[in-house]
Amino acid sequence: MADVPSHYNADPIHIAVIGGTGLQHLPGFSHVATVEPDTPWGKPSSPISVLHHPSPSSHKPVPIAFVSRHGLHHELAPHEVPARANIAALRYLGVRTIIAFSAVGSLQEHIKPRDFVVPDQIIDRTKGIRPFTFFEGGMVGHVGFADPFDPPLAKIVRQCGHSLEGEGVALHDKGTVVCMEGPQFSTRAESNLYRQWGGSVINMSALPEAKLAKEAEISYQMICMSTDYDCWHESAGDVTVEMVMGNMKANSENARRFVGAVLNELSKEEHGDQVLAKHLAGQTKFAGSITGAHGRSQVAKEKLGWLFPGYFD
Ligand SMILES: CSC[C@H]1O[C@H](OP(=O)(O)O)[C@H](O)[C@@H]1O
Ligand SMILES: Nc1ncnc2[nH]cnc12
Repeated sequence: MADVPSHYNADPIHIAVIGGTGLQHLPGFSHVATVEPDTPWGKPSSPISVLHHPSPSSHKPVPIAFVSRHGLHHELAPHEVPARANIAALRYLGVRTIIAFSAVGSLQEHIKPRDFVVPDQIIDRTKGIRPFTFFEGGMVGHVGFADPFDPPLAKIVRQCGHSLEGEGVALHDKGTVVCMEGPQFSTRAESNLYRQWGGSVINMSALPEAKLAKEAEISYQMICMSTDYDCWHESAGDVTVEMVMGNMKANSENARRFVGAVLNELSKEEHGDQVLAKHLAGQTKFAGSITGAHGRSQVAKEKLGWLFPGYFD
């Protein structure tokens, strides 16, 4: 890792990228710092790189936080990813918009390997073994999750994806991600069941990440890149790690161009309110105020007070 400062005090960082399989770094940006905030939920998956992105509308660069979901060397299995620490650390740095990247299996013939999908729904097939909420141990919170991704952010992401079409990028505007537990891939019966349920793509990473981003009032959108046809397809061959990594590697330039185009767009001043997720601010204060003041445990108050200063005083 580059020899850069371990603190970044210049400005709050509002935009982050969570890189997934095959996208462990984001080259092409100036790497100005590496930070690793210790949160009440532990340390994030990887040190967080602070990258400077040239602003299209001012002379000041826009800082971007980048975290590698499975660690710097893909050493964390999907169920070991410290999703609470990742989201808490990013919010603590000031992040209110996250672009999350994921390698997915396709559950539909028309979503071909190397195609991109900007999903709008999730089906939860995780098994409850991953910590999935900030609200527990003496403070209860119920946030809405009808739209697991942020629709206005999705609109921007789709426009950016379409602007690259014809240059090797094929984009599907909608889709349902089935998030399975793993780390083993699905059985053929499961894969066919998910197709009957209307699933478009499958991964092991959308949850609890999207739920925690929602609790943290962060505008969140996942960009999926299809790497295989899972195991339902009669002629494509069953998914293997080689298949996933091969397609990821072959198309990584397009994945980076897609993420880069989204960062270019989000860096424009006209998206200032969206990037700050002003439309989400304050939601969790109400969602998390159901536990009466006398019922709140000290530990929960301290942890949630760290994440949401002033919300639950
Ligand atoms: C290496 S195949 C399974 C692995 O790939 C996806 O990772 P990510 O979503 O972080 O790109 C999938 O969710 C699994 O974790
Ligand atoms: N077929 C598949 N199942 C789950 N996660 C995946 N990530 C990439 N391909 C996948």
